[in-house]
Amino acid sequence: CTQINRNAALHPLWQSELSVSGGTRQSPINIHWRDSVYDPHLKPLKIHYDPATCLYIWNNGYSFQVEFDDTTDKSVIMGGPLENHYRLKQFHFHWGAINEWGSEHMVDSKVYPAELHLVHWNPVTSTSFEDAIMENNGLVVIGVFLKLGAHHAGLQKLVDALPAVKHKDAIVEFDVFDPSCLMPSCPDYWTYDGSLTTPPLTESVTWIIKKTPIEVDQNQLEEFRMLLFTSAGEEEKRMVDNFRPLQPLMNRTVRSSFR
Ligand SMILES: NS(=O)(=O)c1nc2c(F)c(F)c(F)c(F)c2s1
Ligand SMILES: [Zn+2]
Repeated sequence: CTQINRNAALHPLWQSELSVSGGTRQSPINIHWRDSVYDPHLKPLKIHYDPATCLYIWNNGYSFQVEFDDTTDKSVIMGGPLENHYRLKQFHFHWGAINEWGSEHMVDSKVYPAELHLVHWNPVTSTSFEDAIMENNGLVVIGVFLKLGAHHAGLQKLVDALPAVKHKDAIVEFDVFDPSCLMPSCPDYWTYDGSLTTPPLTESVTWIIKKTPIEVDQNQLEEFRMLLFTSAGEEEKRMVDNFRPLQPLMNRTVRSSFR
């Protein structure tokens, strides 16, 4: 069969695929399960999100993003590989034009149709999210794989709001949403030091990748694919394939929280 080139229609953002000059810890990566090292010192990840901190959804031109009030420690994560707590700033997704690809990370070269990123920043070492982007380990991003399966009732509230943010820069109020409902119940994760996967691609991210995917149904994935990269009035370009290609592991070890 013809090898479908999943990078053919990469969004301009990644087409230039500038690798941060001298980048040694870029993301995403392909996680080789048997090369990951079980670390018994890794604690369970603790997640406390306050649904009232949810602010709005917007289309930023390469994904749709749900923003949170990060002026207090109301929605935080701690434990796991982390030395202190981190505040939830936003979450967004990456997905493909078809179910055969879409995630940024892979596990033993298995790719999922989509991947959720929950972005947090370190209020102890940084005074703002913008600062934290430039700080070594200023950010923690939790990655959750989405696989095709049962309807996800929690996700549906988000999906129902997507038509209101079809175009780039569209924004709609979105209050009272608890992103914990998008977490798999299995506590297992991998963790490694990496980078943002969109420019500025800074190497400031402690990645926590959940081992178990959540299930969403075909209609929900197709709603993601109805979004547009383009602004109202421009020639329409469907928002699909908004993932960065795999990056070299270089001198890094992926640790696992499970045997
Ligand atoms: N895909 S990602 O690595 O989670 C990720 N990239 C970015 C990024 F490029 C930004 F400019 C930004 F403000 C973010 F909050 C994130 S979060
Ligand atoms: Zn992302």
